[in-house]
Amino acid sequence: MPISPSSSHVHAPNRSIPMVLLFCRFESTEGTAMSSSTSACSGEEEDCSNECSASFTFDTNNNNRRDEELAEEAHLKLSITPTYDKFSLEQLTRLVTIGKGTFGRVELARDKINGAHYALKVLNIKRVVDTRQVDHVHSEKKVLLKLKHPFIVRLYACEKDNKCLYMIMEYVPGGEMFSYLRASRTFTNSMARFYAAEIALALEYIHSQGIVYRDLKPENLMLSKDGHVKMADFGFAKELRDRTYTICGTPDYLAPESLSSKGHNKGVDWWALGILIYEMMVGKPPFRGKNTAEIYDAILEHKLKFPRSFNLAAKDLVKKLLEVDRTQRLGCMKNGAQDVKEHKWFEKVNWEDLLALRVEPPIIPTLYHPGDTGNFDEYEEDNGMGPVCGQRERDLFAEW
Ligand SMILES: Nc1ncnc2c1ncn2[C@@H]1O[C@H](COP(=O)(O)OP(=O)(O)OP(=O)(O)O)[C@@H](O)[C@H]1O
Repeated sequence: MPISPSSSHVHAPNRSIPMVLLFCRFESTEGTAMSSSTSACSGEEEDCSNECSASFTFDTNNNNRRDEELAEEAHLKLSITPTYDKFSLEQLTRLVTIGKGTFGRVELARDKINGAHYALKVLNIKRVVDTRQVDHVHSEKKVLLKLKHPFIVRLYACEKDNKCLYMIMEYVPGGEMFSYLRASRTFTNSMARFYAAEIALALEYIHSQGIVYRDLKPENLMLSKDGHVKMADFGFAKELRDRTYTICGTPDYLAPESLSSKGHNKGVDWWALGILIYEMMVGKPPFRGKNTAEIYDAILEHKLKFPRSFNLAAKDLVKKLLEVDRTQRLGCMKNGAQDVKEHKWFEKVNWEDLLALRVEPPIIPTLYHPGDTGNFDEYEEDNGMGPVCGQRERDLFAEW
């Protein structure tokens, strides 16, 4: 019986396995069956003659239809397009908390007039200022308002009152990919390839907009109602001018140049994709340690070990993404993302179909109605919305 994932949210830097893995939408990938709510095959490996329904069709003809048009069309297919030019908090009924971050919470909200659901991110101004997140919050807003892509969560509008900042976002009802990954321990080769491919398209787009994401990890990847990837949490994203020097992200996913103060740019996202592919296929990131310092050491020592069962093409790609020299790292060279997309592991991916949402995802989240929150943990409600802030703090968000 498919049970919804209970996603224990894990915050950087202490990534750990969620304590409650109550559900099993699909069982272990090692030769066991998937539930009816998924369409992935069982125990699939590269040479599996019965490729699962989430596999890709091979396409040598690069159709010249513009990616941006496709992305916009696909985006409209996935999202509830708001019917208003301007949102106001009054038109929303706040229903239930579906997520907690370090600085605030995310609630499910419903439009009082048309019944559409939204995710409302609520950030207490005083807490944001006290934790020195003012720049990150401004940056998240700026970046998300700019990005429109089927695999990136959409921000519709921002509001504020005396205590809080509000971000009215598209509601992504499938929950975090992290929960699905921890529940099944590993993803099959074709599942990992599907998610990696959608993320590669999102990264290509983000970079084309002059932005670096800097926080790629399973906790920040959500699944849409149809099971497509939605990248969320752009708190660390940054518009690039040249190199940027602040250290952001979760230790396991940090690139060596982030640790050695050499500056870092979009190469850190391709590095993180390498870590993510490894984690999806092995169930753990490649560079491990008991604490942050040990993880940093492991990254700098760069001892990369693969289990024997690791698909060979995937291994080759991961090695090329986890190239220490970022001038040689796949994705960072002259051809940019194209080099990643042309890698052998992605040979069967039809990129145009993928972007147009014509490839069936391997996991279809169980949802009984549009405002179903069954794929999220339950949280205690906090109607007080945190401490009051002073005028000085409010002024920092005068433009919000
Ligand atoms: N658009 C959304 N739709 C559904 N759930 C969401 C959405 N955005 C965020 N969430 C849920 O709320 C949680 C917290 O959101 P988010 O990560 O954006 O907050 P944060 O304060 O930036 O967190 P962090 O401390 O990880 O940086 C997410 O992990 C996710 O489970």
